[in-house]
Amino acid sequence: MTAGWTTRKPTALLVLADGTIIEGDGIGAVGETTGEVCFNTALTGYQEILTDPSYAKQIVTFTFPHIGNVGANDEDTEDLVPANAHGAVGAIFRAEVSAPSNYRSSGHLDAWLKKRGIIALSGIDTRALTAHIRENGMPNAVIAHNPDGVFDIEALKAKARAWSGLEGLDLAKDVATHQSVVWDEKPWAWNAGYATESEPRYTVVALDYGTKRNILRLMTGRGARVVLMPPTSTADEVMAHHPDGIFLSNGPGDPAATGVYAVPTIQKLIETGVPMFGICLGHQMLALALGGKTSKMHQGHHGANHPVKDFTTGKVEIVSMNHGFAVESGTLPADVEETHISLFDQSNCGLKMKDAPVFSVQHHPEASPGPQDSHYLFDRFFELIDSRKNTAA
Ligand SMILES: NC(=O)CC[C@H](N)C(=O)O
Repeated sequence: MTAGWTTRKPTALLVLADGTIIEGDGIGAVGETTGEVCFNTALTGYQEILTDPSYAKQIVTFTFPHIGNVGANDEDTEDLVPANAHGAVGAIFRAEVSAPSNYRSSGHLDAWLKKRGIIALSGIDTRALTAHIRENGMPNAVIAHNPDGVFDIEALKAKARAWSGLEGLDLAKDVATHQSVVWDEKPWAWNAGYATESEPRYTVVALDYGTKRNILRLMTGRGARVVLMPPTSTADEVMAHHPDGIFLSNGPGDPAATGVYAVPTIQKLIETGVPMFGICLGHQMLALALGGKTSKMHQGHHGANHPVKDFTTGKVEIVSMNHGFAVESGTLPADVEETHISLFDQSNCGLKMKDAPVFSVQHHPEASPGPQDSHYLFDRFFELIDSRKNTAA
């Protein structure tokens, strides 16, 4: 593969486990780290992408060439505790990051990347890198930034080769809350489009595997008091909050590894009859809890322009995606219905139990970034909650 565009001495390198070396101009944090490289096709929302905790131990190469030109702000972060800087460990850009130009900007992307500890390279032929990933899958890699331009290439190659990769990794425990907390942040006005209830009418327990902030906002905006709980919480601990609904969040790593402790809890919670909704990692773990299987994808789905079909309505929605593992639909048991598929590769994107108020989707209905076509899934969750409440009343 060709190296980067830069004619200057490289100050940053991306070293793939297969020995490919890609040179660029370093920006953001100085140092080196390992991760899996994936490409993201979103045109906007780079801060939301890089702060999505589901990207832990991943390096994102953006196919959109101009990243950083609207600067950075303190609002467009998707992790709950920015000080802990959960999210992508590295970022790769085609063009040099220009001076910020946007009324919301409070600084240059470079400073923000430094603050978050994200190592980045610009001046990269991101088309070639994306083509490489499409052909060969998402590689393990080291990303290294040294303003002096001094690198021990053999050591970096060895480090990239030695990294285990994402398969078998439980990262949820690293990025999720360690304590139960009530999350009462309301939706942004521009993102609501929905009544923002002042008095909560429901209690939703959100099992946190690395949740995105906008998911919680879209639930508080529909009248929920959201109790965020650690990923290792037991079913009894969840039920002690008398939830009207249970939410399983998105998150990083391999669902099968996270599922070791989460799946038995989810199985017990299904039996309570409380409506349950899962997103992304939550969807994958629900599938595992129901007896299905997950597997690693070749290049994954990362972007804000993926077509997904909802079989329950026949409608196609354009969605936000970020996953590298997928549910194998053929492994779902007979009491589970496949509700959504990706129109890119027909992979599973949703399921529901035929006889229980339990459903989940692989894509990101909260967007952030991305289109809001799938916001209706939050309405479906609260409709299930209402109908159970009305039956009980
Ligand atoms: N966004 C997510 O929840 C990602 C789920 C899982 N870590 C995957 O890569 O498939």
